[in-house]
Amino acid sequence: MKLQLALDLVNIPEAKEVVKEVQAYIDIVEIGTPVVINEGLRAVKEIKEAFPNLDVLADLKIMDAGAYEVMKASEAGADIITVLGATDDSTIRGAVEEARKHGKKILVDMINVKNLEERAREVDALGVDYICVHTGYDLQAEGENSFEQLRVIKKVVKNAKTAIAGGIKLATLPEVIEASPDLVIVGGGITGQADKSAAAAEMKRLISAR
Ligand SMILES: O=C([C@H](O)CO)[C@H](O)[C@H](O)COP(=O)(O)O
Repeated sequence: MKLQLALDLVNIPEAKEVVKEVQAYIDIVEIGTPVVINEGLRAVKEIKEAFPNLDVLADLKIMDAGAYEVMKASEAGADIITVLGATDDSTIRGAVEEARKHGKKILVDMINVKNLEERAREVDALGVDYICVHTGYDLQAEGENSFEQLRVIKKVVKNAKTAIAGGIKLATLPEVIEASPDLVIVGGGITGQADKSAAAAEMKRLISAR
């Protein structure tokens, strides 16, 4: 089980500072969608150059032009690129094919997918690397989480790795770990803590104990 740090509400210098603090405890650093919107793929490039030993995920949440956008993120140095599960199969296929050309991986974000079980089966058959259940900020604010969704995809996904994101904190991590995802994605649960390094270290300890 791997730990991914999601960076959403920072600029590039702030992102570097946070990664410096917690790099010993994380496997993947995510350049979050708001950071890409604010800073562009330059953020991916700069973080990969500064931390070559970490995998970098570009959270582009691709909905169209799968091959082209994956090509651009790959050129910027991303190791993993996100595509939305709600989009059409041809976009996901294009993204996967392009990722293979560059030796990169595709994580499909199932945010707001209504027919989760059926869509997870379909997406799994498209040869993606990760399928991720995700409760975004806006539904987190309404008290929702993706813990049950994780159990659903764990039952039907046979090829891809499974991941979970959305509001995971130290207090809720044990319940997440219980469902055995391959990847746990944490943003505010680390970046919102006064001692980010301690929070990340404790999360890594809990994950490694499994
Ligand atoms: O993908 C995300 C969100 O849609 C904003 O871009 C976050 O990276 C993801 O939710 C993880 O962050 P936390 O919810 O703060 O753990």
